[in-house]
Amino acid sequence: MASMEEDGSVEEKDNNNKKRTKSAIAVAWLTFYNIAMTAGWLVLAMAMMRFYLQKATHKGLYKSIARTLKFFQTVALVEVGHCAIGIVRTSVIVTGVQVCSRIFMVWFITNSIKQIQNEESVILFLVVWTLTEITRYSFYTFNLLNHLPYFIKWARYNMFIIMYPLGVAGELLTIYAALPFVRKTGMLSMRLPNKYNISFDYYYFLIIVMLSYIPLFPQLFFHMLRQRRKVLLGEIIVEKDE
Ligand SMILES: CCCCCCCCCCCCC[C@@H](O)CC(=O)SCCNC(=O)CCNC(=O)[C@H](O)C(C)(C)COP(=O)(O)OP(=O)(O)OC[C@H]1O[C@@H](n2cnc3c(N)ncnc32)[C@H](O)[C@@H]1OP(=O)(O)O
Repeated sequence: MASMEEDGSVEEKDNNNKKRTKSAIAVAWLTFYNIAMTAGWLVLAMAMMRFYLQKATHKGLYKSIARTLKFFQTVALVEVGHCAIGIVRTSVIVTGVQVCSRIFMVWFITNSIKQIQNEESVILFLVVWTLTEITRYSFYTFNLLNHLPYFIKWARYNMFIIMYPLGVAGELLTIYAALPFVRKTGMLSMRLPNKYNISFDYYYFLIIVMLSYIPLFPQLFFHMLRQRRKVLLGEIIVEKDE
Protein backbone atom coordinates (compact mmCIF):
# COMPACT_ATOMS: atom_id res chain seq x y z
CA MET A 1 0.00 0.00 0.00
CA ALA A 2 2.70 2.37 1.10
CA SER A 3 4.68 1.46 -1.94
CA MET A 4 1.62 2.03 -4.18
CA GLU A 5 1.14 5.44 -2.60
CA GLU A 6 4.80 6.09 -3.08
CA ASP A 7 4.53 4.96 -6.69
CA GLY A 8 1.46 7.19 -7.11
CA SER A 9 3.19 10.24 -5.69
CA VAL A 10 6.29 9.56 -7.79
CA GLU A 11 4.06 9.30 -10.86
CA GLU A 12 2.18 12.44 -9.86
CA LYS A 13 5.45 14.33 -9.30
CA ASP A 14 6.68 13.08 -12.65
CA ASN A 15 3.49 14.32 -14.33
CA ASN A 16 3.74 17.67 -12.58
CA ASN A 17 7.37 17.95 -13.65
CA LYS A 18 6.39 17.13 -17.22
CA LYS A 19 3.64 19.79 -17.06
CA ARG A 20 6.12 22.31 -15.67
CA THR A 21 8.74 21.42 -18.29
CA LYS A 22 6.13 21.64 -21.06
CA SER A 23 4.84 24.97 -19.88
CA ALA A 24 8.39 26.30 -19.43
CA ILE A 25 9.19 25.25 -22.99
CA ALA A 26 5.90 26.73 -24.18
CA VAL A 27 6.59 30.01 -22.37
CA ALA A 28 10.15 30.14 -23.76
CA TRP A 29 8.90 29.46 -27.29
CA LEU A 30 6.06 32.00 -27.06
CA THR A 31 8.40 34.64 -25.67
CA PHE A 32 10.84 34.07 -28.51
CA TYR A 33 8.02 34.01 -31.08
CA ASN A 34 6.38 37.21 -29.82
CA ILE A 35 9.68 39.11 -29.62
CA ALA A 36 10.54 38.02 -33.18
CA MET A 37 7.09 39.06 -34.45
CA THR A 38 7.20 42.43 -32.65
CA ALA A 39 10.61 43.03 -34.22
CA GLY A 40 9.34 41.96 -37.65
CA TRP A 41 6.39 44.35 -37.60
CA LEU A 42 8.60 47.15 -36.23
CA VAL A 43 10.95 46.60 -39.18
CA LEU A 44 7.93 46.87 -41.48
CA ALA A 45 6.78 50.09 -39.77
CA MET A 46 10.23 51.62 -40.13
CA ALA A 47 10.54 50.53 -43.77
CA MET A 48 7.17 52.13 -44.56
CA MET A 49 8.07 55.38 -42.79
CA ARG A 50 11.49 55.54 -44.46
CA PHE A 51 9.93 54.91 -47.89
CA TYR A 52 7.34 57.63 -47.40
CA LEU A 53 9.85 60.15 -46.04
CA GLN A 54 12.25 59.53 -48.95
CA LYS A 55 9.75 59.31 -51.81
CA ALA A 56 6.85 61.42 -50.50
CA THR A 57 4.39 59.05 -52.21
CA HIS A 58 2.76 55.75 -51.40
CA LYS A 59 3.34 54.50 -54.95
CA GLY A 60 5.84 51.65 -54.84
CA LEU A 61 5.56 51.29 -51.07
CA TYR A 62 3.89 47.87 -51.18
CA LYS A 63 6.55 46.53 -53.56
CA SER A 64 9.33 47.77 -51.29
CA ILE A 65 8.03 45.90 -48.23
CA ALA A 66 6.32 42.94 -49.92
CA ARG A 67 8.91 40.30 -48.99
CA THR A 68 9.02 41.19 -45.32
CA LEU A 69 5.24 41.45 -45.12
CA LYS A 70 4.72 38.08 -46.81
CA PHE A 71 7.23 36.46 -44.48
CA PHE A 72 5.86 37.76 -41.17
CA GLN A 73 2.20 37.43 -42.10
CA THR A 74 2.69 33.87 -43.33
CA VAL A 75 4.63 32.87 -40.19
CA ALA A 76 1.51 33.85 -38.22
CA LEU A 77 0.01 30.51 -39.33
CA VAL A 78 2.01 29.12 -36.39
CA GLU A 79 -0.59 30.80 -34.14
CA VAL A 80 -3.28 28.40 -35.34
CA GLY A 81 -0.90 25.62 -34.22
CA HIS A 82 -0.48 27.30 -30.80
CA CYS A 83 -4.24 27.14 -30.29
CA ALA A 84 -4.53 23.59 -31.65
CA ILE A 85 -1.92 22.20 -29.24
CA GLY A 86 -3.33 24.27 -26.38
CA ILE A 87 -0.36 26.45 -25.46
CA VAL A 88 -2.54 29.56 -25.84
CA ARG A 89 -6.13 29.77 -24.67
CA THR A 90 -7.70 31.01 -27.89
CA SER A 91 -10.13 29.37 -30.28
CA VAL A 92 -8.58 27.66 -33.31
CA ILE A 93 -11.51 28.87 -35.40
CA VAL A 94 -11.25 32.54 -34.40
CA THR A 95 -7.47 32.54 -34.91
CA GLY A 96 -7.79 30.52 -38.12
CA VAL A 97 -10.27 32.98 -39.68
CA GLN A 98 -8.12 35.97 -38.65
CA VAL A 99 -4.83 34.53 -39.92
CA CYS A 100 -6.20 32.91 -43.10
CA SER A 101 -8.06 36.03 -44.20
CA ARG A 102 -4.84 38.03 -43.85
CA ILE A 103 -2.80 35.42 -45.72
CA PHE A 104 -5.42 35.39 -48.45
CA MET A 105 -5.21 39.22 -48.71
CA VAL A 106 -1.43 39.14 -48.96
CA TRP A 107 -0.87 36.20 -51.32
CA PHE A 108 -4.01 35.88 -53.43
CA ILE A 109 -4.94 39.54 -53.76
CA THR A 110 -2.16 42.07 -53.24
CA ASN A 111 0.74 39.89 -54.30
CA SER A 112 -1.03 38.32 -57.29
CA ILE A 113 -2.58 41.46 -58.78
CA LYS A 114 0.19 43.97 -59.44
CA GLN A 115 -2.25 46.62 -60.77
CA ILE A 116 -3.77 47.18 -57.35
CA GLN A 117 -0.57 47.39 -55.31
CA ASN A 118 -0.56 51.19 -55.38
CA GLU A 119 -4.17 51.61 -54.23
CA GLU A 120 -4.61 53.81 -51.14
CA SER A 121 -6.68 51.00 -49.60
CA VAL A 122 -3.57 48.76 -49.57
CA ILE A 123 -1.71 51.39 -47.56
CA LEU A 124 -4.72 51.68 -45.25
CA PHE A 125 -4.75 48.00 -44.28
CA LEU A 126 -0.94 47.86 -44.16
CA VAL A 127 -0.73 50.74 -41.67
CA VAL A 128 -3.61 49.35 -39.60
CA TRP A 129 -2.18 45.79 -39.50
CA THR A 130 1.27 47.11 -38.60
CA LEU A 131 0.07 49.26 -35.68
CA THR A 132 -2.15 46.42 -34.45
CA GLU A 133 0.52 43.75 -34.61
CA ILE A 134 3.21 45.83 -32.90
CA THR A 135 0.76 46.39 -30.04
CA ARG A 136 -0.54 42.80 -29.96
CA TYR A 137 2.84 41.03 -30.00
CA SER A 138 4.41 43.43 -27.51
CA PHE A 139 1.36 42.88 -25.27
CA TYR A 140 1.91 39.10 -25.36
CA THR A 141 5.67 39.50 -24.78
CA PHE A 142 5.40 41.79 -21.76
CA ASN A 143 2.53 39.70 -20.40
CA LEU A 144 4.65 36.53 -20.60
CA LEU A 145 7.51 38.36 -18.85
CA ASN A 146 5.05 39.56 -16.14
CA HIS A 147 5.98 43.19 -16.80
CA LEU A 148 3.03 44.52 -18.73
CA PRO A 149 2.85 48.33 -18.87
CA TYR A 150 -0.76 49.50 -18.53
CA PHE A 151 -0.65 51.62 -21.71
CA ILE A 152 0.15 48.52 -23.81
CA LYS A 153 -2.72 46.60 -22.19
CA TRP A 154 -4.99 49.60 -22.74
CA ALA A 155 -3.90 49.95 -26.38
CA ARG A 156 -4.34 46.20 -27.04
CA TYR A 157 -7.94 46.23 -25.84
CA ASN A 158 -9.04 49.65 -27.17
CA MET A 159 -7.26 50.21 -30.48
CA PHE A 160 -9.14 47.40 -32.22
CA ILE A 161 -12.42 49.34 -31.83
CA ILE A 162 -11.15 51.75 -34.50
CA MET A 163 -8.53 49.55 -36.19
CA TYR A 164 -10.76 46.57 -36.99
CA PRO A 165 -13.31 48.58 -39.05
CA LEU A 166 -10.49 50.52 -40.73
CA GLY A 167 -8.60 47.32 -41.56
CA VAL A 168 -11.74 45.67 -42.91
CA ALA A 169 -12.48 48.77 -45.01
CA GLY A 170 -8.94 48.67 -46.46
CA GLU A 171 -9.23 44.96 -47.24
CA LEU A 172 -12.70 45.16 -48.81
CA LEU A 173 -11.81 48.22 -50.92
CA THR A 174 -8.69 46.39 -52.13
CA ILE A 175 -10.65 43.28 -53.14
CA TYR A 176 -13.22 45.54 -54.83
CA ALA A 177 -10.44 47.29 -56.77
CA ALA A 178 -9.13 43.87 -57.84
CA LEU A 179 -12.43 42.69 -59.33
CA PRO A 180 -12.14 44.32 -62.80
CA PHE A 181 -8.60 42.91 -63.29
CA VAL A 182 -9.68 39.45 -62.19
CA ARG A 183 -12.64 39.54 -64.56
CA LYS A 184 -10.53 40.83 -67.48
CA THR A 185 -7.67 38.35 -67.09
CA GLY A 186 -9.65 35.33 -65.86
CA MET A 187 -6.80 34.71 -63.43
CA LEU A 188 -6.92 31.70 -61.10
CA SER A 189 -10.11 30.59 -62.86
CA MET A 190 -10.90 27.35 -64.66
CA ARG A 191 -13.37 27.38 -67.50
CA LEU A 192 -15.13 24.39 -69.02
CA PRO A 193 -14.32 22.32 -70.94
CA ASN A 194 -11.14 21.08 -69.23
CA LYS A 195 -9.74 17.63 -68.49
CA TYR A 196 -10.87 17.78 -64.84
CA ASN A 197 -14.40 18.84 -65.79
CA ILE A 198 -14.31 21.50 -63.08
CA SER A 199 -15.30 25.13 -63.38
CA PHE A 200 -14.05 27.80 -60.97
CA ASP A 201 -14.48 31.53 -61.34
CA TYR A 202 -12.14 33.55 -59.14
CA TYR A 203 -14.20 36.70 -59.78
CA TYR A 204 -17.31 35.20 -58.15
CA PHE A 205 -15.16 33.59 -55.47
CA LEU A 206 -13.92 37.08 -54.51
CA ILE A 207 -17.48 38.34 -54.31
CA ILE A 208 -18.28 35.44 -51.95
CA VAL A 209 -15.17 36.30 -49.87
CA MET A 210 -16.36 39.91 -49.61
CA LEU A 211 -19.83 38.77 -48.55
CA SER A 212 -18.33 36.38 -45.98
CA TYR A 213 -17.05 39.41 -44.05
CA ILE A 214 -20.69 40.12 -43.11
CA PRO A 215 -21.11 37.05 -40.85
CA LEU A 216 -17.42 36.54 -39.94
CA PHE A 217 -16.13 39.98 -39.04
CA PRO A 218 -18.71 40.62 -36.26
CA GLN A 219 -17.65 37.33 -34.63
CA LEU A 220 -14.03 38.52 -34.45
CA PHE A 221 -15.04 41.96 -33.30
CA PHE A 222 -17.37 40.66 -30.56
CA HIS A 223 -14.70 38.17 -29.49
CA MET A 224 -12.35 41.12 -28.94
CA LEU A 225 -15.07 43.06 -27.11
CA ARG A 226 -15.52 40.07 -24.76
CA GLN A 227 -11.73 39.88 -24.25
CA ARG A 228 -11.74 43.61 -23.52
CA ARG A 229 -14.46 43.24 -20.88
CA LYS A 230 -12.58 40.31 -19.33
CA VAL A 231 -9.15 41.94 -19.24
CA LEU A 232 -9.86 45.64 -18.71
CA LEU A 233 -13.07 45.43 -16.70
CA GLY A 234 -12.39 42.11 -14.96
CA GLU A 235 -15.69 40.54 -16.03
CA ILE A 236 -15.89 36.77 -15.68
CA ILE A 237 -16.93 35.35 -19.01
CA VAL A 238 -18.13 31.77 -19.27
CA GLU A 239 -16.61 30.40 -22.45
CA LYS A 240 -18.69 28.03 -24.57
CA ASP A 241 -16.94 24.78 -25.60
CA GLU A 242 -15.86 24.77 -29.21
C1 LIG B 1 -9.71 31.54 -47.95
C2 LIG B 1 -10.42 32.81 -47.92
C3 LIG B 1 -10.63 33.33 -46.55
C4 LIG B 1 -11.54 34.49 -46.55
C5 LIG B 1 -12.07 34.74 -45.20
C6 LIG B 1 -12.85 35.98 -45.12
C7 LIG B 1 -13.11 36.28 -43.68
C8 LIG B 1 -13.32 37.63 -43.42
C9 LIG B 1 -13.47 38.07 -41.99
C10 LIG B 1 -12.20 38.43 -41.31
C11 LIG B 1 -11.97 39.87 -41.18
C12 LIG B 1 -10.58 40.10 -40.59
C13 LIG B 1 -10.13 41.44 -40.86
C14 LIG B 1 -8.78 41.73 -40.28
O1 LIG B 1 -7.77 41.16 -41.04
C15 LIG B 1 -8.62 43.16 -40.17
C16 LIG B 1 -7.63 43.54 -39.13
O2 LIG B 1 -6.96 42.80 -38.51
S1 LIG B 1 -7.58 45.16 -38.88
C17 LIG B 1 -6.56 45.42 -37.46
C18 LIG B 1 -7.29 45.23 -36.17
N1 LIG B 1 -7.14 43.89 -35.83
C19 LIG B 1 -7.06 43.45 -34.60
O3 LIG B 1 -7.15 44.16 -33.63
C20 LIG B 1 -6.77 42.02 -34.53
C21 LIG B 1 -7.33 41.46 -33.35
N2 LIG B 1 -7.20 40.05 -33.48
C22 LIG B 1 -6.52 39.34 -32.61
O4 LIG B 1 -6.02 39.84 -31.67
C23 LIG B 1 -6.43 37.85 -32.77
O5 LIG B 1 -6.16 37.55 -34.06
C24 LIG B 1 -7.68 37.13 -32.28
C25 LIG B 1 -7.51 35.64 -32.54
C26 LIG B 1 -8.91 37.64 -33.02
C27 LIG B 1 -7.89 37.39 -30.80
O6 LIG B 1 -6.86 37.07 -30.03
P1 LIG B 1 -7.01 36.23 -28.67
O7 LIG B 1 -8.28 35.47 -28.58
O8 LIG B 1 -5.77 35.45 -28.54
O9 LIG B 1 -7.20 37.30 -27.59
P2 LIG B 1 -6.19 37.76 -26.53
O10 LIG B 1 -5.12 38.56 -27.17
O11 LIG B 1 -7.01 38.46 -25.51
O12 LIG B 1 -5.55 36.42 -25.94
C28 LIG B 1 -6.25 35.31 -25.34
C29 LIG B 1 -5.28 34.45 -24.55
O13 LIG B 1 -4.29 33.81 -25.38
C30 LIG B 1 -3.01 34.31 -25.06
N3 LIG B 1 -2.24 34.39 -26.29
C31 LIG B 1 -2.75 34.45 -27.51
N4 LIG B 1 -1.76 34.51 -28.41
C32 LIG B 1 -0.63 34.51 -27.71
C33 LIG B 1 0.72 34.57 -28.07
N5 LIG B 1 1.12 34.66 -29.35
N6 LIG B 1 1.64 34.54 -27.08
C34 LIG B 1 1.27 34.46 -25.79
N7 LIG B 1 0.00 34.38 -25.38
C35 LIG B 1 -0.94 34.42 -26.34
C36 LIG B 1 -3.29 35.61 -24.44
O14 LIG B 1 -2.29 36.08 -23.62
C37 LIG B 1 -4.54 35.28 -23.63
O15 LIG B 1 -4.20 34.46 -22.53
P3 LIG B 1 -4.96 34.57 -21.15
O16 LIG B 1 -6.43 34.46 -21.42
O17 LIG B 1 -4.40 33.43 -20.36
O18 LIG B 1 -4.59 35.90 -20.60
